[in-house]
Amino acid sequence: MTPAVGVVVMAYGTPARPEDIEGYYTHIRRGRPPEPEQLADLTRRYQALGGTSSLARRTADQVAAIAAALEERAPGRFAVALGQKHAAPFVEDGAAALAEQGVGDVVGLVLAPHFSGFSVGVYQGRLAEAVAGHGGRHAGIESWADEPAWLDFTATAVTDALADLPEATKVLFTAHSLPERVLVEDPYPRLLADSARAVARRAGLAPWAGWGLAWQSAGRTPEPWRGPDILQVLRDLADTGRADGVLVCPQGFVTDHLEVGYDLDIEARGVADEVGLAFARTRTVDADPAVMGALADRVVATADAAFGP
Ligand SMILES: CC1=C(CCC(=O)O)c2cc3nc(cc4[nH]c(cc5[nH]c(cc1n2)c(C)c5CCC(=O)O)c(CCC(=O)O)c4C)C(CCC(=O)O)=C3C
Ligand SMILES: [Fe+2]
Repeated sequence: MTPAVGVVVMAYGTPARPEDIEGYYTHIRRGRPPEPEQLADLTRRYQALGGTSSLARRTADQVAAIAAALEERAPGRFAVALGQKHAAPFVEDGAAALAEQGVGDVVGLVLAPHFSGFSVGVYQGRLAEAVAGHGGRHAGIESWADEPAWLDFTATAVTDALADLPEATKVLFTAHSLPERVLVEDPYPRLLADSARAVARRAGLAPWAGWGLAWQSAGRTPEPWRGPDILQVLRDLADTGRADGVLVCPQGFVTDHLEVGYDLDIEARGVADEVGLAFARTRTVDADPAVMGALADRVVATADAAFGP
């Protein structure tokens, strides 16, 4: 029997091999190849992680966990496909794979908790267009950053990491920066502040003295990106003399990849070492069963509401 509902689980994508970095970077830049220095810099960052990122494997594990959770909840009802933003299989490939199986109704789920028109909105827009092209119906999950299972996971990750850090440690919740231009009337900053506050409350952190917000991985372009940048926040924090350590919680990301493994574990840790702050960052969700199960529940609820139970 044909499954009634398709699910495209969407993620950023990463180059499969070092030779693929240039094509990947060109895709991110909407078809404009990077300057040689830009390509060299990105290649160097991937090399620091061993040549490529573990994102592809980690994404595959997450997709498998969500598919298994859906199968458990509703045997045979859902067909699950992966669709990536900047690497094959692309979002459009995921939609095509479901259409080939004869599945018309499609739920879109992005493996990033907080909605921005510039990130999640782009994934869902591409999926909606592809599904419509196959004559199907699309229902997108916009933001799941209020998901209790995810807030609990993150709070526990914070509490666990704090156990090994000095008493006077500040928790900094980070997410990928975006250009100021795209954040006019965008819910992304508010959603990030809301989830940070909810996690801080669950973890029992002191308001503001014990935690704060910062941005990371801003693009190297002339236009202004949202700040303050984590590297500057670390320097400023050290200057106050009121903290002995810092715990970075990359709440905007669900797994370890370049922006976590390089921008935080190498770059931010390097600055913390330089200014004399103890440093750690929280573990990411990866295929945590409780969180993947909660995402499966969201998919079921979205499918029921949009297409009928
Ligand atoms: C909001 C957001 C997320 C989180 C939400 C989501 O997950 O969708 C995210 C995640 C990721 N970004 C990633 C990689 C890159 N992003 C780049 C560039 C850019 N990211 C942007 C935004 C975001 N990015 C933006 C506005 C740009 C500027 C170019 C443009 O206007 O689009 C560049 C170019 C070079 C550089 O700037 O470093 C790379 C290599 C990887 C994969 C890492 C790996 O391979 O392990 C992941 C998970
Ligand atoms: Fe990115």
